[in-house]
Amino acid sequence: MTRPVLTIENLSVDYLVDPPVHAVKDVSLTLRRGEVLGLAGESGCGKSTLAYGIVRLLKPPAMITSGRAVFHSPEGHDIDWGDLGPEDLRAARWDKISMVFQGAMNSLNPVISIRDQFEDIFRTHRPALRRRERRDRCGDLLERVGVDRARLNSYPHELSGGMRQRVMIAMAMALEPQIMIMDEPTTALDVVVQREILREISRLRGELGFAVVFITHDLPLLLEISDRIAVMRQGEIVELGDALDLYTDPRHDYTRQLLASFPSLTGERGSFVRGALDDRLLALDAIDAGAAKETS
Ligand SMILES: Nc1ncnc2c1ncn2[C@@H]1O[C@H](COP(=O)(O)OP(=O)(O)OP(=O)(O)O)[C@@H](O)[C@H]1O
Repeated sequence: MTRPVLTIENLSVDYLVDPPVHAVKDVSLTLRRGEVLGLAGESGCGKSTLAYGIVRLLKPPAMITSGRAVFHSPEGHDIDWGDLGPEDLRAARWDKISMVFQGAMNSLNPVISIRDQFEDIFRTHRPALRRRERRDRCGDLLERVGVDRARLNSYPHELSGGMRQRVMIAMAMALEPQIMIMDEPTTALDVVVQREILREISRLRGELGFAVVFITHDLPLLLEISDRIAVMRQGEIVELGDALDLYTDPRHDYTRQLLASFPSLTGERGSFVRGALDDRLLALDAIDAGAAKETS
């Protein structure tokens, strides 16, 4: 197997309130280069705490009580996120691992143009870039996520919610990080826009090869877009497997319960998701049948 891009070892996070909340308990997992890893589980199971913990964005009363997250660079260096000082952490966050959080579109500065917010990233992290090059890159990035480059002159309030979220995704890609962590990045958007954006993320992942940790409680959506899925319950990963295996042959009772809680996956009437999964299964069946024919 190829070297992973991120290794999380025995990560635990508590909220030091009374009584303390053990939000993440001894989580270990590896993220493969270029994969989409879905993180599923009901509200409050610790998904966001784990995501913030990986990139050390937690604030008190949260405390990492054990474990570490190690980033493996393509050049073969290992970077333990916990060893970085505040400055290095800030730099590494955009450069190595970037994040798009729920409602991120509202974190754009309302009084600064999209161009200036974009350019700021390059000015800070790529100071050697010439002005012309910086401007071209900002325009290219916007177009990559399906927004006209003329929008660089706009202010956030002049864009729809979907466009602002696309801008945030473009910004997260600006420095070509190896990993993008997306915590409910499209939940606030309507379903059609949500699908368009997800399709875009899939395409870009194919083009640029970054890995994605995708967090949502929407299991049907995860089944559709993930290579592997980790199921989280009460702070622990109870099952981790290939998305298709998880759907067809769930091992853990809780995974079965979670699947059963989505009528679109189990009900009589097939949904888009089931259709997509069934297509994948049919395709696999066809491959198996072909292989069987060749060997017979
Ligand atoms: N600031 C806080 N103080 C105390 N407890 C907290 C705090 N933030 C989160 N928690 C608790 O930590 C646990 C994990 O919360 P977390 O937000 O990580 O779950 P989640 O799976 O991301 O939920 P959601 O899908 O609703 O975002 C929950 O029990 C939550 O109540």
